[in-house]
Amino acid sequence: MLPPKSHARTPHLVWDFPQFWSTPSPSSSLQRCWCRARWRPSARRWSGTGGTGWGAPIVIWVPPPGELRAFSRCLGELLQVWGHSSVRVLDLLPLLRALPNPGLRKLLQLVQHRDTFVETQIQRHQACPSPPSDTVLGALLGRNPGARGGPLSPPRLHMALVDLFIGGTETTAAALGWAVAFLLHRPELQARLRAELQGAQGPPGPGDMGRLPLLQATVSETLRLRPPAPLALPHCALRHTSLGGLPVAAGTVLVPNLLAAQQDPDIWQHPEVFLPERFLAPGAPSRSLLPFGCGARSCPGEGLARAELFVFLGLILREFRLEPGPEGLPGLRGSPGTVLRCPSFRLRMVPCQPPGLP
Ligand code: HEM
Repeated sequence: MLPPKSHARTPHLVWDFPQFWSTPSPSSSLQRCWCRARWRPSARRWSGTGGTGWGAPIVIWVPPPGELRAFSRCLGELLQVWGHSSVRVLDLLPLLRALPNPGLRKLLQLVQHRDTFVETQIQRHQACPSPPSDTVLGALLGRNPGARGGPLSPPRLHMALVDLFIGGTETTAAALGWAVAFLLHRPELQARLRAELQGAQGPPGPGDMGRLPLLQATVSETLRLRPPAPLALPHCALRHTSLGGLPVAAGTVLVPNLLAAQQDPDIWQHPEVFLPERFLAPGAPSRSLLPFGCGARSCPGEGLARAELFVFLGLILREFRLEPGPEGLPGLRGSPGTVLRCPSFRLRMVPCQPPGLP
Protein backbone atom coordinates (compact mmCIF):
# COMPACT_ATOMS: atom_id res chain seq x y z
CA MET A 1 0.00 0.00 0.00
CA LEU A 2 2.99 2.30 0.12
CA PRO A 3 3.45 4.19 -3.12
CA PRO A 4 6.35 2.73 -5.10
CA LYS A 5 9.58 4.48 -4.38
CA SER A 6 10.73 6.95 -6.95
CA HIS A 7 14.41 6.85 -7.74
CA ALA A 8 14.51 10.58 -7.96
CA ARG A 9 16.58 11.25 -4.87
CA THR A 10 14.65 12.95 -2.17
CA PRO A 11 16.70 14.52 0.61
CA HIS A 12 17.74 11.50 2.61
CA LEU A 13 17.75 11.50 6.37
CA VAL A 14 21.31 11.42 7.47
CA TRP A 15 22.34 10.37 10.92
CA ASP A 16 24.75 7.87 12.17
CA PHE A 17 22.91 4.82 13.51
CA PRO A 18 25.99 3.04 14.85
CA GLN A 19 26.95 6.24 16.63
CA PHE A 20 23.58 6.39 18.37
CA TRP A 21 23.89 2.75 19.19
CA SER A 22 27.36 2.93 20.63
CA THR A 23 27.02 6.10 22.67
CA PRO A 24 28.00 5.08 26.22
CA SER A 25 24.87 4.59 28.25
CA PRO A 26 25.21 7.18 31.04
CA SER A 27 25.59 10.07 28.65
CA SER A 28 23.18 8.88 25.99
CA SER A 29 19.83 10.60 26.11
CA LEU A 30 18.38 7.69 24.18
CA GLN A 31 19.25 5.49 27.11
CA ARG A 32 18.15 8.17 29.48
CA CYS A 33 14.78 8.37 27.81
CA TRP A 34 14.11 4.70 27.89
CA CYS A 35 15.90 3.59 31.00
CA ARG A 36 16.10 6.36 33.51
CA ALA A 37 12.76 8.07 33.11
CA ARG A 38 10.04 7.60 35.71
CA TRP A 39 6.27 7.59 35.17
CA ARG A 40 4.68 10.22 37.38
CA PRO A 41 1.00 9.30 37.61
CA SER A 42 0.00 12.57 39.28
CA ALA A 43 1.51 14.59 36.46
CA ARG A 44 0.50 11.95 33.89
CA ARG A 45 3.94 12.11 32.32
CA TRP A 46 7.37 10.59 32.47
CA SER A 47 10.23 12.56 33.80
CA GLY A 48 13.86 11.88 34.10
CA THR A 49 17.01 13.72 34.88
CA GLY A 50 20.20 13.85 32.90
CA GLY A 51 21.72 12.56 36.06
CA THR A 52 25.22 12.58 34.67
CA GLY A 53 26.48 15.67 36.35
CA TRP A 54 26.78 17.58 33.10
CA GLY A 55 23.95 20.00 33.16
CA ALA A 56 20.61 20.98 34.52
CA PRO A 57 18.04 18.24 34.96
CA ILE A 58 15.92 17.74 31.90
CA VAL A 59 12.30 16.71 31.66
CA ILE A 60 11.59 14.30 28.87
CA TRP A 61 8.47 12.77 27.44
CA VAL A 62 8.30 9.03 27.07
CA PRO A 63 4.94 7.39 26.42
CA PRO A 64 3.46 5.43 29.33
CA PRO A 65 4.04 1.66 29.08
CA GLY A 66 0.42 0.85 28.16
CA GLU A 67 0.57 3.28 25.26
CA LEU A 68 3.86 1.82 24.08
CA ARG A 69 2.55 -1.74 24.23
CA ALA A 70 -0.57 -0.78 22.29
CA PHE A 71 1.58 0.96 19.68
CA SER A 72 3.86 -2.04 19.37
CA ARG A 73 0.81 -4.32 18.88
CA CYS A 74 -0.54 -1.88 16.30
CA LEU A 75 2.73 -2.01 14.31
CA GLY A 76 2.75 -5.81 14.34
CA GLU A 77 -0.85 -5.98 13.15
CA LEU A 78 -0.28 -3.27 10.58
CA LEU A 79 2.52 -5.24 8.94
CA GLN A 80 0.40 -8.37 8.98
CA VAL A 81 -2.59 -6.70 7.33
CA TRP A 82 -0.38 -4.85 4.87
CA GLY A 83 1.15 -8.17 3.78
CA HIS A 84 -2.26 -9.78 3.21
CA SER A 85 -2.92 -10.63 -0.44
CA SER A 86 -6.21 -8.66 -0.47
CA VAL A 87 -4.23 -5.54 0.40
CA ARG A 88 -1.03 -6.24 -1.56
CA VAL A 89 -3.03 -6.61 -4.77
CA LEU A 90 -4.01 -2.93 -4.46
CA ASP A 91 -0.40 -1.94 -5.19
CA LEU A 92 -0.68 -3.68 -8.55
CA LEU A 93 -4.32 -2.82 -9.37
CA PRO A 94 -5.05 0.53 -7.65
CA LEU A 95 -8.52 0.66 -9.25
CA LEU A 96 -9.61 -2.08 -6.85
CA ARG A 97 -9.38 0.44 -4.02
CA ALA A 98 -12.82 1.68 -5.04
CA LEU A 99 -14.38 -1.69 -4.03
CA PRO A 100 -15.25 -2.56 -0.40
CA ASN A 101 -12.26 -4.29 1.17
CA PRO A 102 -12.26 -5.25 4.91
CA GLY A 103 -8.46 -5.62 4.84
CA LEU A 104 -8.04 -2.08 3.55
CA ARG A 105 -10.51 -0.76 6.13
CA LYS A 106 -8.56 -2.43 8.95
CA LEU A 107 -5.28 -1.11 7.51
CA LEU A 108 -6.59 2.44 7.48
CA GLN A 109 -7.73 2.13 11.13
CA LEU A 110 -4.26 0.93 12.12
CA VAL A 111 -2.62 3.73 10.14
CA GLN A 112 -4.82 6.18 12.05
CA HIS A 113 -3.68 4.74 15.40
CA ARG A 114 -0.04 4.83 14.26
CA ASP A 115 -0.29 8.44 13.09
CA THR A 116 -1.96 9.62 16.29
CA PHE A 117 0.80 8.04 18.37
CA VAL A 118 3.58 9.57 16.25
CA GLU A 119 1.95 12.99 16.25
CA THR A 120 1.50 12.89 20.03
CA GLN A 121 5.17 12.03 20.46
CA ILE A 122 6.25 14.94 18.28
CA GLN A 123 4.01 17.31 20.23
CA ARG A 124 5.31 16.00 23.57
CA HIS A 125 8.84 16.55 22.39
CA GLN A 126 8.09 20.04 21.15
CA ALA A 127 6.31 20.98 24.38
CA CYS A 128 9.34 19.89 26.38
CA PRO A 129 10.98 22.89 28.11
CA SER A 130 14.50 21.62 27.49
CA PRO A 131 14.26 18.95 24.79
CA PRO A 132 17.30 16.71 24.48
CA SER A 133 19.08 17.44 21.19
CA ASP A 134 20.95 14.18 20.84
CA THR A 135 17.96 11.90 20.32
CA VAL A 136 16.80 10.80 16.88
CA LEU A 137 13.77 13.07 17.18
CA GLY A 138 15.96 15.96 18.32
CA ALA A 139 18.22 15.46 15.27
CA LEU A 140 15.25 15.33 12.90
CA LEU A 141 13.90 18.54 14.41
CA GLY A 142 17.25 20.16 13.59
CA ARG A 143 18.23 20.63 17.26
CA ASN A 144 21.47 18.68 17.05
CA PRO A 145 24.20 20.84 15.51
CA GLY A 146 26.33 17.70 15.04
CA ALA A 147 23.74 16.00 12.77
CA ARG A 148 23.81 16.70 9.04
CA GLY A 149 20.73 18.14 7.31
CA GLY A 150 18.34 20.83 8.48
CA PRO A 151 15.03 20.37 10.27
CA LEU A 152 12.43 18.38 8.36
CA SER A 153 9.09 19.87 7.41
CA PRO A 154 6.17 18.52 9.56
CA PRO A 155 4.90 15.95 7.01
CA ARG A 156 8.42 14.71 6.27
CA LEU A 157 9.20 14.49 9.97
CA HIS A 158 6.03 12.49 10.54
CA MET A 159 6.77 10.02 7.73
CA ALA A 160 10.46 9.75 8.70
CA LEU A 161 9.43 8.59 12.17
CA VAL A 162 6.83 6.24 10.72
CA ASP A 163 9.50 4.75 8.42
CA LEU A 164 11.80 4.21 11.38
CA PHE A 165 9.12 2.48 13.43
CA ILE A 166 7.83 0.37 10.55
CA GLY A 167 11.24 -0.48 9.10
CA GLY A 168 13.15 -0.83 12.31
CA THR A 169 11.13 -2.97 14.69
CA GLU A 170 9.47 -6.08 13.24
CA THR A 171 12.30 -6.72 10.74
CA THR A 172 15.05 -7.01 13.32
CA ALA A 173 12.81 -8.94 15.74
CA ALA A 174 11.93 -11.42 12.96
CA ALA A 175 15.62 -11.96 12.12
CA LEU A 176 16.47 -12.63 15.76
CA GLY A 177 13.59 -15.13 15.97
CA TRP A 178 14.86 -16.94 12.88
CA ALA A 179 18.44 -17.08 14.19
CA VAL A 180 17.24 -18.71 17.43
CA ALA A 181 15.00 -21.14 15.53
CA PHE A 182 17.87 -22.25 13.25
CA LEU A 183 20.27 -22.60 16.17
CA LEU A 184 17.84 -24.90 17.98
CA HIS A 185 18.25 -27.20 15.00
CA ARG A 186 22.06 -27.03 15.25
CA PRO A 187 23.17 -27.50 18.88
CA GLU A 188 26.77 -28.22 17.84
CA LEU A 189 26.95 -24.82 16.11
CA GLN A 190 25.61 -23.22 19.29
CA ALA A 191 28.46 -24.82 21.24
CA ARG A 192 31.03 -23.47 18.76
CA LEU A 193 29.50 -20.02 18.97
CA ARG A 194 29.57 -20.12 22.76
CA ALA A 195 33.24 -21.16 22.69
CA GLU A 196 34.00 -18.23 20.35
CA LEU A 197 32.11 -15.83 22.64
CA GLN A 198 33.66 -17.12 25.84
CA GLY A 199 37.13 -16.86 24.30
CA ALA A 200 36.56 -13.13 23.73
CA GLN A 201 37.19 -10.53 26.40
CA GLY A 202 33.88 -9.40 27.89
CA PRO A 203 30.42 -9.41 26.35
CA PRO A 204 30.11 -8.73 22.61
CA GLY A 205 29.75 -5.13 21.48
CA PRO A 206 29.04 -3.72 18.02
CA GLY A 207 32.78 -3.13 17.52
CA ASP A 208 33.59 -6.84 17.90
CA MET A 209 32.28 -8.07 14.55
CA GLY A 210 35.78 -8.72 13.18
CA ARG A 211 36.76 -10.60 16.33
CA LEU A 212 33.76 -12.94 16.36
CA PRO A 213 33.59 -14.21 12.77
CA LEU A 214 31.33 -17.20 13.42
CA LEU A 215 28.74 -15.02 15.16
CA GLN A 216 28.86 -12.51 12.33
CA ALA A 217 28.53 -15.34 9.79
CA THR A 218 25.49 -16.66 11.71
CA VAL A 219 23.79 -13.27 11.44
CA SER A 220 24.58 -13.10 7.70
CA GLU A 221 23.35 -16.64 7.04
CA THR A 222 20.08 -15.92 8.89
CA LEU A 223 19.55 -12.82 6.76
CA ARG A 224 20.37 -14.83 3.61
CA LEU A 225 18.05 -17.78 4.20
CA ARG A 226 15.17 -15.83 5.77
CA PRO A 227 15.44 -12.16 4.70
CA PRO A 228 12.94 -10.32 6.94
CA ALA A 229 11.82 -8.14 4.00
CA PRO A 230 11.66 -10.84 1.30
CA LEU A 231 10.20 -8.57 -1.37
CA ALA A 232 11.98 -5.40 -0.22
CA LEU A 233 9.85 -2.41 -1.30
CA PRO A 234 8.32 -1.75 -4.73
CA HIS A 235 10.35 0.55 -6.98
CA CYS A 236 9.10 2.52 -9.96
CA ALA A 237 11.26 2.99 -13.08
CA LEU A 238 11.32 6.69 -13.93
CA ARG A 239 12.60 6.12 -17.48
CA HIS A 240 13.02 3.32 -20.01
CA THR A 241 15.86 1.08 -18.98
CA SER A 242 16.87 -2.57 -18.86
CA LEU A 243 17.62 -5.04 -16.15
CA GLY A 244 19.72 -8.13 -16.80
CA GLY A 245 19.10 -7.62 -20.52
CA LEU A 246 15.30 -7.36 -20.12
CA PRO A 247 13.67 -4.09 -21.21
CA VAL A 248 11.88 -2.12 -18.47
CA ALA A 249 9.42 0.57 -19.61
CA ALA A 250 9.12 3.84 -17.72
CA GLY A 251 6.42 3.59 -15.04
CA THR A 252 6.94 -0.13 -14.48
CA VAL A 253 6.69 -1.14 -10.84
CA LEU A 254 9.47 -3.56 -9.94
CA VAL A 255 9.32 -5.82 -6.92
CA PRO A 256 12.76 -7.25 -6.06
CA ASN A 257 12.53 -10.87 -4.89
CA LEU A 258 15.37 -10.93 -2.37
CA LEU A 259 14.29 -14.30 -1.00
CA ALA A 260 14.72 -15.99 -4.38
CA ALA A 261 17.94 -14.14 -5.22
CA GLN A 262 19.54 -15.26 -1.99
CA GLN A 263 18.74 -18.88 -2.73
CA ASP A 264 19.95 -18.86 -6.32
CA PRO A 265 21.72 -22.21 -6.79
CA ASP A 266 24.04 -20.63 -9.38
CA ILE A 267 25.52 -18.51 -6.60
CA TRP A 268 24.96 -20.37 -3.33
CA GLN A 269 25.88 -24.01 -2.76
CA HIS A 270 23.16 -25.97 -0.95
CA PRO A 271 21.11 -22.76 -0.92
CA GLU A 272 18.29 -24.12 1.25
CA VAL A 273 20.61 -25.27 4.08
CA PHE A 274 21.48 -23.08 7.11
CA LEU A 275 25.29 -23.01 6.85
CA PRO A 276 26.91 -19.94 8.45
CA GLU A 277 30.26 -21.58 7.75
CA ARG A 278 29.82 -20.69 4.05
CA PHE A 279 30.66 -17.07 4.90
CA LEU A 280 33.97 -18.11 6.47
CA ALA A 281 35.19 -19.96 3.36
CA PRO A 282 37.51 -18.09 0.99
CA GLY A 283 35.62 -16.70 -2.02
CA ALA A 284 32.23 -16.65 -0.24
CA PRO A 285 29.76 -14.73 -2.46
CA SER A 286 29.15 -12.12 0.26
CA ARG A 287 28.49 -9.44 -2.35
CA SER A 288 25.39 -11.34 -3.44
CA LEU A 289 23.91 -11.05 0.05
CA LEU A 290 21.26 -8.34 -0.27
CA PRO A 291 18.83 -8.53 2.67
CA PHE A 292 18.87 -4.74 2.94
CA GLY A 293 18.43 -4.12 -0.79
CA CYS A 294 21.10 -2.20 -2.67
CA GLY A 295 21.73 1.10 -4.36
CA ALA A 296 20.71 4.64 -3.47
CA ARG A 297 17.53 3.58 -1.65
CA SER A 298 18.85 0.59 0.26
CA CYS A 299 17.95 0.26 3.94
CA PRO A 300 19.41 3.12 6.00
CA GLY A 301 19.06 0.99 9.16
CA GLU A 302 21.49 -1.74 8.03
CA GLY A 303 24.27 -0.73 10.45
CA LEU A 304 21.89 -0.51 13.39
CA ALA A 305 20.09 -3.76 12.53
CA ARG A 306 23.34 -5.71 12.09
CA ALA A 307 24.69 -4.33 15.36
CA GLU A 308 21.48 -5.19 17.22
CA LEU A 309 21.40 -8.74 15.85
CA PHE A 310 25.10 -9.31 16.54
CA VAL A 311 24.97 -8.02 20.11
CA PHE A 312 21.63 -9.54 21.17
CA LEU A 313 22.35 -12.94 19.68
CA GLY A 314 25.87 -12.88 21.14
CA LEU A 315 24.60 -11.97 24.62
CA ILE A 316 21.95 -14.71 24.52
CA LEU A 317 24.37 -17.41 23.36
CA ARG A 318 27.08 -16.39 25.80
CA GLU A 319 24.75 -16.80 28.76
CA PHE A 320 22.34 -19.54 27.71
CA ARG A 321 22.17 -22.90 25.99
CA LEU A 322 19.07 -22.94 23.82
CA GLU A 323 16.99 -26.12 23.84
CA PRO A 324 13.66 -26.93 22.20
CA GLY A 325 10.53 -26.39 24.28
CA PRO A 326 7.89 -29.03 25.08
CA GLU A 327 6.55 -28.93 21.51
CA GLY A 328 9.91 -29.93 20.04
CA LEU A 329 11.95 -28.20 17.35
CA PRO A 330 10.35 -25.14 15.72
CA GLY A 331 9.19 -25.25 12.13
CA LEU A 332 11.34 -23.36 9.66
CA ARG A 333 8.70 -22.39 7.11
CA GLY A 334 7.94 -18.71 7.18
CA SER A 335 4.50 -17.18 6.84
CA PRO A 336 4.33 -14.92 3.79
CA GLY A 337 3.76 -11.24 4.41
CA THR A 338 5.55 -7.93 4.34
CA VAL A 339 7.87 -9.29 7.02
CA LEU A 340 8.91 -12.94 6.83
CA ARG A 341 8.28 -14.19 10.36
CA CYS A 342 9.05 -17.59 11.82
CA PRO A 343 6.18 -19.55 13.35
CA SER A 344 5.90 -18.90 17.08
CA PHE A 345 7.64 -21.48 19.25
CA ARG A 346 8.71 -22.07 22.84
CA LEU A 347 12.23 -22.88 23.95
CA ARG A 348 14.22 -23.57 27.12
CA MET A 349 17.03 -21.19 27.93
CA VAL A 350 19.47 -23.05 30.18
CA PRO A 351 21.95 -20.72 31.96
CA CYS A 352 25.57 -21.58 31.15
CA GLN A 353 28.56 -21.34 33.43
CA PRO A 354 29.61 -17.67 33.40
CA PRO A 355 32.91 -17.31 31.52
CA GLY A 356 35.98 -17.22 33.73
CA LEU A 357 34.49 -19.42 36.50
CA PRO A 358 36.04 -22.82 37.07
C1 HEM B 1 17.16 -7.02 9.85
C2 HEM B 1 16.63 -5.81 9.80
C3 HEM B 1 16.26 -5.07 8.54
C4 HEM B 1 16.09 -5.53 7.26
C5 HEM B 1 16.28 -6.94 6.74
C6 HEM B 1 15.71 -4.39 6.45
C7 HEM B 1 15.49 -4.45 5.08
C8 HEM B 1 15.09 -3.38 4.32
C9 HEM B 1 14.84 -3.43 2.90
C10 HEM B 1 15.00 -4.66 2.02
C11 HEM B 1 14.45 -2.20 2.51
C12 HEM B 1 14.04 -1.78 1.10
C13 HEM B 1 15.26 -1.39 0.33
C14 HEM B 1 14.91 -1.17 -1.12
O1 HEM B 1 13.82 -0.68 -1.39
O2 HEM B 1 15.72 -1.49 -1.96
C15 HEM B 1 14.44 -1.35 3.68
C16 HEM B 1 14.09 -0.01 3.68
C17 HEM B 1 14.10 0.77 4.80
N1 HEM B 1 14.50 0.41 6.07
FE1 HEM B 1 15.17 -1.39 6.65
N2 HEM B 1 15.64 -3.29 7.25
C18 HEM B 1 15.98 -3.65 8.53
C19 HEM B 1 16.07 -2.83 9.64
C20 HEM B 1 15.84 -1.48 9.62
C21 HEM B 1 16.06 -0.58 10.73
C22 HEM B 1 16.64 -1.01 12.09
C23 HEM B 1 15.65 0.65 10.34
C24 HEM B 1 15.65 1.96 11.08
C25 HEM B 1 15.79 2.10 12.38
C26 HEM B 1 15.19 0.55 8.97
C27 HEM B 1 14.69 1.58 8.24
C28 HEM B 1 14.36 1.51 6.89
C29 HEM B 1 13.84 2.62 6.13
C30 HEM B 1 13.54 4.03 6.65
C31 HEM B 1 13.68 2.17 4.81
C32 HEM B 1 13.16 2.96 3.61
C33 HEM B 1 14.38 3.55 2.90
C34 HEM B 1 14.01 4.38 1.65
O3 HEM B 1 12.85 4.40 1.28
O4 HEM B 1 14.92 4.97 1.06
N3 HEM B 1 15.33 -0.75 8.56
N4 HEM B 1 14.85 -2.09 4.77
